[in-house]
Amino acid sequence: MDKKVPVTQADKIKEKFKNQKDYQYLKKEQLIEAMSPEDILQELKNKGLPTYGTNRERIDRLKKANGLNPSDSNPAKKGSVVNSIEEISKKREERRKKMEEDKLYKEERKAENVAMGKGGDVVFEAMINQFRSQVPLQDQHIPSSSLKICVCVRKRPIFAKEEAQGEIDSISCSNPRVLVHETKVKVDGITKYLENHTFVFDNTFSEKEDNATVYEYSLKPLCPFILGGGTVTCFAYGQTGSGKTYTMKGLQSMVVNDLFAASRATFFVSFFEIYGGKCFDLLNDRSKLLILEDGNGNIQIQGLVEHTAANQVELIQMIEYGNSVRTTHSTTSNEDSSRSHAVCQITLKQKNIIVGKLRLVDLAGSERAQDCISNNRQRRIEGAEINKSLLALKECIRALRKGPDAHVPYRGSKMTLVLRDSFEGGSDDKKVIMITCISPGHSSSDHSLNSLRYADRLKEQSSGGNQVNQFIPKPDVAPVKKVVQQPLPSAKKIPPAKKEVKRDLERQEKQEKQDRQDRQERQEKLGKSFKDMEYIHDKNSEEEDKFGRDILDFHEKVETILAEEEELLENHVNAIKDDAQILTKEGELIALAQGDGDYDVDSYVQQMEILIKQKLQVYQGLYEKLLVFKAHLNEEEEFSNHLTQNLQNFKK
Ligand SMILES: Nc1ncnc2c1ncn2[C@@H]1O[C@H](COP(=O)(O)OP(=O)(O)OP(=O)(O)O)[C@@H](O)[C@H]1O
Repeated sequence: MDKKVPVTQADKIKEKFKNQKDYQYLKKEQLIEAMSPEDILQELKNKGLPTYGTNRERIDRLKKANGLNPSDSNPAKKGSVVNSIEEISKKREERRKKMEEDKLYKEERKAENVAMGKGGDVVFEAMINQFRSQVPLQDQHIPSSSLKICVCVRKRPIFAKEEAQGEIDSISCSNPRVLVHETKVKVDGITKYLENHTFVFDNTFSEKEDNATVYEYSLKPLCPFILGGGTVTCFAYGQTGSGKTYTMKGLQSMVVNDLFAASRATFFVSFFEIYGGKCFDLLNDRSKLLILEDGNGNIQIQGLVEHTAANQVELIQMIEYGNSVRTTHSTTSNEDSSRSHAVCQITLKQKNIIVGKLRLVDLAGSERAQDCISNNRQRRIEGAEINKSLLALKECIRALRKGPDAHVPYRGSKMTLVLRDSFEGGSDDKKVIMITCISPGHSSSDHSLNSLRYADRLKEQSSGGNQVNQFIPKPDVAPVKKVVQQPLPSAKKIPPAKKEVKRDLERQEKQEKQDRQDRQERQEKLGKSFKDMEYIHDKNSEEEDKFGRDILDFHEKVETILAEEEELLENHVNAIKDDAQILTKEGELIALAQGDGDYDVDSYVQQMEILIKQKLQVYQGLYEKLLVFKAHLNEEEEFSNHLTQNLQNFKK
């Protein structure tokens, strides 16, 4: 039964006295119990008490004479307070013993770690090991063939270099579970503890399982589906350095061998990279590609070269070449590889008809999505693009799960736009595998949790509670100033000749009409992207508190900037071409003026005036577009500063 807890001050004092008294009685009793039979006899004589009976009877008599209850000698009947005092001292003793054992264990582990070149915190290590011993044993993996969307997790091994730097392996994998042991310290700054997060997926691969095992349960079971005309898209998602490329490279060669062995179709391969919202062909000198959408909504990657492969060796060589171009590119600036999505596309055709498709997508480092608060504009734009594409991808995959009638917000990013047919159409002929890669180090726990929460959202039944914790603060952003278009400081107007004025006006009208058309087309395209971005934003807001409207505005700004940048570049190239033509005419005019023949100064002046006016017109248009673009860049900068400020406030 529970002990009555004293409530008032008087109760507390009474309780204290009682405890003290009980303690004295206990001591006295222990003293009597410890006396020898001779001493008992002597003590009874001293007190003038009878000495007959057994030793037990004499002890009881002596106890009684000392105000003790003889029946108290039965420990089971002692008062609860006495019991608890005994209990406390017993526990104290046990604690002391355990502390000594722990200290010894820690010292031994530390020495062991030093000998092995490890620098991890032994207390956390011991806690994790203890927790790990309770994790249930691993279940059999399930083959992906039974699933429309297979969500897997792969943990890579911890490296000796990481351990030397003090990293601890804080991830436990036991298929289908994965646990993140987050290392924490209490507010007292001393007490260490673990916060354990458990996730369950379709398959979880531990650091001991190789590429062959991952292939066995992910892509291999889907080869018959591809050969039967289906489209399989396999994504590798995760933090930079978590093993996405390692996994993808392993799967690429194995799947190519199996497909070739089982099919007589012609194999085509293309390999491209999406970097900062732009597309580059990895099998064609990294040439820039254009993503186009025709009137029927079909997406085409203009300029992408599809190569045929006579056999698996050739195909693997081409894929390896694509990987190496990406890698070579990344070694000059390692940062870049993790900022691009790489799409390797293998199409099987018979008599020019597609009879199967496989896409292997090595996604950009998921943590790069947080770069929208970087000081560097290029990084910000890339970060926003990555954030946008990963959010869009999540919604597109979820739409695939919902069935053919679900809205697929593929226009939400360039990456989902080019992968449109991986999610759309009769969803029965589409399958998706998501392999989420995680690094084991404890300092990556935050990123690992974000990756696992993202993957969790793709499951049939999300375990809930765990949301994608991307940087999406709820900032209080001031309205961005409207763009004020600066007029071009124009040259002094030259009154043109009548005929020329008419021609100029016609040219101007034509140009304006073309501009209007282009602008309208761009607006329509942007409008569709914005609609999907809004849809993605709404879907995320339902689950993700921190996903604010502002991040959507930021994404829209970046989308506008990228579209305008393309347009400005195109206009710049056109202006140079026009200028070159005018320059040629100017050269001819000067040659005429300097020549020996008849020279009419009036005609020279008139021609020169026309040429200068044409030049001004060409550059006036370009300059105006440049000013608008500049203003939008400033807006983006201003907006980003607000986001950064709000993130800092959010963290405080
Ligand atoms: N399962 C694994 N077993 C052994 N080594 C691995 C494993 N996974 C990854 N690695 C090694 O870890 C390092 C990082 O892996 P990888 O380059 O594949 O990461 P990534 O996620 O693709 O990074 P990034 O986004 O920067 O391209 C590489 O040296 C790779 O060989």
